[in-house]
Amino acid sequence: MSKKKQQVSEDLYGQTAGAIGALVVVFAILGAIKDKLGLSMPVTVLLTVGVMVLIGWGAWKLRYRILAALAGTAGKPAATTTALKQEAPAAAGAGGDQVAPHPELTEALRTAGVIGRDEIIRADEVTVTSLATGKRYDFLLPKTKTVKDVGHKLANIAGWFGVSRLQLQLERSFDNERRVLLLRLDQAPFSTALPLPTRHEITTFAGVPLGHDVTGRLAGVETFDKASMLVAGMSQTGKTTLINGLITCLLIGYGEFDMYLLDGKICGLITFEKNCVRYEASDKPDVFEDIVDELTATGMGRYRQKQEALRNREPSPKFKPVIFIADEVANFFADDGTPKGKEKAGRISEKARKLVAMSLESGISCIWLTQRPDKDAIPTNVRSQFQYRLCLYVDSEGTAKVVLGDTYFETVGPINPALLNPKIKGQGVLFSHGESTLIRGFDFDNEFMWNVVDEAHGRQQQKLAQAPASPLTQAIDLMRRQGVDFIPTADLAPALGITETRHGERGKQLSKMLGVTSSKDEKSVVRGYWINDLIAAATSGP
Ligand SMILES: Nc1ncnc2c1ncn2[C@@H]1O[C@H](COP(=O)(O)OP(=O)(O)OP(=O)(O)O)[C@@H](O)[C@H]1O
Repeated sequence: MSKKKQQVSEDLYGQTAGAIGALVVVFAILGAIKDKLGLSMPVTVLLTVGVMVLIGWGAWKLRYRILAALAGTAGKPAATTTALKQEAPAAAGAGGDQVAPHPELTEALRTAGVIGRDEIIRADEVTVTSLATGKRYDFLLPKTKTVKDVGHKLANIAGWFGVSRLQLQLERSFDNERRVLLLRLDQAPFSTALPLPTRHEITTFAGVPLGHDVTGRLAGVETFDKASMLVAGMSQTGKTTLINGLITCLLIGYGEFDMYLLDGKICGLITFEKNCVRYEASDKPDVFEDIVDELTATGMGRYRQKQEALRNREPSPKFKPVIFIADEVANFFADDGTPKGKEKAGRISEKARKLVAMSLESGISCIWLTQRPDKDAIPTNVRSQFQYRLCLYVDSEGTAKVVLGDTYFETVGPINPALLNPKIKGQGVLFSHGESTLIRGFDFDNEFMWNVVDEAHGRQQQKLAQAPASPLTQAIDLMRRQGVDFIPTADLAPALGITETRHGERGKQLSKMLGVTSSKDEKSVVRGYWINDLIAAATSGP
């Protein structure tokens, strides 16, 4: 017998026994009523049955109400329990105790649609710091949300606070996706001038400072080792000034490096000519191509040295950083519309791509500027190689994407450079390692920069004076005596005792002796050596 059938028959026995018992009791009660009231037996039976039916109906009604009430609770249990459960984390602490919402942030994020109406920002998970320029909020979102949800609604949050989007800055924390660091400025960014950094502040900055952030702190990049940077913005937005500031900071605090400057605007970077291994003021693609060729040859040489060290199981060689700064690079990728011009532009763009890609391992970094950040001005395959992007004011979101990347506006806390106030020169969005920072470049006065330039030059001369005698120092002395900046291989080789007369072989022997790759002269006709290349080589190393 199944368990269910067994249960039914047991119920039947129980109910039959109960009914017999009840009948006996009923007849006993009827007898008592009949004796008490002196009524006839049929009337007593009818009266008793009527009373019993009424009592039964009352009991049934009571039972029905109780069940209905219970059923009412049971009919909506899911919703009620869920509501309680949803509220529980927001309203109750870990130990079940009630926690207060942070009124300002809860309301702001609810209105902006970041968190739900039934969610809160817990007051005990908020730290608000007052700054000279505004307030910094450090808080945790409810478990259902991440910092990305805040990033997508920054304009709405700014609206709730009654400030512009640029007055809000979002930083992400890498330890918790729910942690939000939100900066709210009292005024539009950089509406008051900030004091220029001191030498001490520049040298103690952890990296290379590029400008101030909106709170007045120095901001920049960690290093240019294994990284290149693209700087873009419409004309007269402050790119050249910012780069002058950057070079000044590099000369103060970056240690030794070889600088190549291609001044596409002819006089934008001239201040630093003295500190360069090679300085060119030209907007000609040929000059750009020549520098790219020279640096690619250096890079290839460095790759070979690395390869050799690995092959011999020796430590990887340390290279002196090379920084190639070129202003207005769009000129160098332009073609004149002819098939030949197009072919040349394609060749230059491929060489440029290769050089920037090479910076990862060869210690050669490129910092390139353009005032024409449109799609075709700098080929995509070149643009995509830059790890750091800095976009000053541009006139559309589309242009900003060309500079910062197609997916830039999907990153955490993007800042639209088209919203920057173009009247406040030198401000731009620095995008590095997935993070955006609004900065304003330094506008150092000439006197300060000239001092820095002279000091750096003096240090290099001192180092050269102390360099042990070598074919390099001999070559430099010779060139100085002759008063030339460039010496052809054919003249230098015999002066250093090379008797070989075959061109190729003589060039190889000389290059090996000097440890420097030869270059072409100004007219790109004769191979030989530039004095600055030789000085850079003689003063490199510890
Ligand atoms: N941080 C700054 N603070 C104050 N003024 C600045 C700042 N940066 C740039 N300027 C001023 O803005 C003007 C334009 O600067 P700059 O020449 O650097 O712009 P640019 O973007 O390189 O221009 P273009 O592309 O047209 O050559 C200059 O008068 C410069 O003094």
